[in-house]
Amino acid sequence: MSWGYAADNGPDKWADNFPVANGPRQSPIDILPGEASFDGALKPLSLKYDPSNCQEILNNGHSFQVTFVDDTDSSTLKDGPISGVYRLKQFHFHWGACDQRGSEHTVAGTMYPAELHLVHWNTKYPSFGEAASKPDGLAVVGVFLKIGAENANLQKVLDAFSSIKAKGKQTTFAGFDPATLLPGCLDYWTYDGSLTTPPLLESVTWIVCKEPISVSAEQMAKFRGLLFSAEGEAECCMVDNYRPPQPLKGRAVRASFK
Ligand SMILES: NS(=O)(=O)c1ncc[nH]1
Ligand SMILES: [Zn+2]
Repeated sequence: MSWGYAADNGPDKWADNFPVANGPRQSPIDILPGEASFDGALKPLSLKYDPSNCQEILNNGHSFQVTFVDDTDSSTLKDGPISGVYRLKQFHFHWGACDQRGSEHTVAGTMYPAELHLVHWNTKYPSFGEAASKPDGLAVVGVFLKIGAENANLQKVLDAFSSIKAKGKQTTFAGFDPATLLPGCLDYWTYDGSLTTPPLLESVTWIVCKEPISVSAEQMAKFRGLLFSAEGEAECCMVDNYRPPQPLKGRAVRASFK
């Protein structure tokens, strides 16, 4: 049976097939702002995305993902805590069955209803797959979603859901600018971590934005209309697809802001 988020294949069972689940730099974590140390050497994030790189949207049975063409340096992340150029590969979300849970990172124990991940890979390596196994291979920008006003930019993504309701469905999704999903302020916390889904590779420089973006309660309900299950299978709502916080194990969390 493959990994998921149910009682019999969820986060508490992942170590059976992926022993790194108990490793020294696992993600997500609970961020304690009072314990994060301001680092004046941290640069502002430089995110430059080309909407023409946006390719398709798919339901992979764990989340939905918007995938980008990453054969040139036209959609990149630079500066911040990283050195070199990292290319955007995809973005996806994690969310809860209700508004009180759903994010992976928490802030002093506060869970948000959802969390956006923009996944980038270090171009010093030949591909995402190669980079994913290197300690400096990936950089993921995390953005919290908070219940509030409807998010018109996010709505463009949700409007594609009817074509990807079940696991394995995908459809063309062109011309979307992921920069429209970023908060106005790009203050961030950063720490060395891992993928939050199997194979849980310890290759991610996490960059978690302090400021959330808004999502309406009605929009959150649309996330919950997606399915973990494939067409023809018993329907299983795609909800609670988040890993809970993992032990910090002595890691430092740095803040780009005072
Ligand atoms: N959730 S995550 O951003 O750590 C991730 N990206 C690819 C696989 N898992
Ligand atoms: Zn993620």
